[in-house]
Amino acid sequence: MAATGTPVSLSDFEKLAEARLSRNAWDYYASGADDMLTLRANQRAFSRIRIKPRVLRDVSAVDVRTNVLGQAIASPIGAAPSAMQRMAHPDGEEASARACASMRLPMILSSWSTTSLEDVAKAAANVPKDSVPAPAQFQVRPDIKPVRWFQLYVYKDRAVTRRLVERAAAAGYTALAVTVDTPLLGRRHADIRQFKLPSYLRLANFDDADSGKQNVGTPHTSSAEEPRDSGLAVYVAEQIDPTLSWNDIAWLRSITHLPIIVKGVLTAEDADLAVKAGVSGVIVSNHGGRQLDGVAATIEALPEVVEAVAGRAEVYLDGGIRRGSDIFKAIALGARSVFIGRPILWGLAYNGEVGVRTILRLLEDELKLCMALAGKSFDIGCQTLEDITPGMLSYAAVVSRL
Ligand SMILES: Cc1cc2nc3c(=O)[nH]c(=O)nc-3n(C[C@H](O)[C@H](O)[C@H](O)COP(=O)(O)O)c2cc1C
Ligand SMILES: CCCCC(=O)C(=O)O
Repeated sequence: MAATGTPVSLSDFEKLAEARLSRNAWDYYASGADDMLTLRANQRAFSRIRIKPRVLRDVSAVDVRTNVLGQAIASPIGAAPSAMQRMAHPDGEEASARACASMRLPMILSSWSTTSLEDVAKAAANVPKDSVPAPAQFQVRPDIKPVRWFQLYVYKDRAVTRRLVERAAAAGYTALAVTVDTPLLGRRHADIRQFKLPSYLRLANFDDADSGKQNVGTPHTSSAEEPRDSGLAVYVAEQIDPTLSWNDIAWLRSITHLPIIVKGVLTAEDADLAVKAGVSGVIVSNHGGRQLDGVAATIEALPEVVEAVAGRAEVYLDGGIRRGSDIFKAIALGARSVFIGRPILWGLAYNGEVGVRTILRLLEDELKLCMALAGKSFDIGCQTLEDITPGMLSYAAVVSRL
């Protein structure tokens, strides 16, 4: 159904983004791997979890502030790293970074950004209070500093990888999120058919010294055979290191003082190995259903990861978050905060920096309303994220249609 009138939900912004973006960009952003089972599962799994509300609890005050790796954030919502944001809006990653910084929400910048990591850091360091006419709740909250992490793809060329790490630290990024679910690229059918990074854009974190690493998504040249891989997949196979293993986490720790987070863990076993490798955080993620199709929805995988980590590191989640109530469920099951991928791109496509703020604020408001309507587990004082416990959830029976 087409959205009419003012957009009021993330799905309205999704439809508006689809209408505005080129087919090339939309398909790249929207795609999941193969049959997109996991992509759909991410959202569906949230809808099978029910909230058990309490009533008559004085919910007049709700506080959603928290912290990640010891840094305060305004609410448990951040921007997941997504590549090539300038296909969505000319201001791309700078707009996302300014939106997140001004709302004091964390952003993870992709290695594959179309703006250099230094320029993104600069853009977000000076968020002019009045860069965008904004109501009070959008304005910089001086008590909290912006949180910006860098997402790392480990290149076969370790000198390139090391340079990225050093540049991220020098530019003020405060953690590295190492993506571990992408030793090779998942098969996204639309990208195999046609993806091309527009010729005026580059992977901006690679300079002339890294020639060959700026260009991605070269279209297939005519050939008697049908394309078997996207230009993106070919690039990944050439450049990204598929030998990556837990030993490399130790190597990364030896070359940087930045805390390391692994992004893309879905099992208790890997969560335990991650902690033993000395990481500070784990992102439960299936890459938005874009890598191995058929893996669990992230909200299904979260409890076993939380149990295995057992408080030894922070646990975050991304994948399929489209409502404040999804965030509530993730927090109840032990996530410290969540990250959103595609919705940031919809906000960008809708209206650049303001569009991203609109998306983030909508989710923040929905989370607050959800917490208030769900009541609270302790009956005195303001409701906080700590009050959201697994006991506030129940599970819908899966009804067989046979
Ligand atoms: C268009 C697009 C590009 C992405 N690029 C990256 C990337 O460069 N690095 C990375 O670690 N994850 C990347 N991801 C995965 C996201 O960080 C995140 O795991 C996922 O989008 C979360 O699911 P959601 O889109 O349902 O919120 C990308 C996702 C999308 C949709
Ligand atoms: C190495 C892959 C970079 C982009 C990406 O992560 C994605 O398209 O999902």
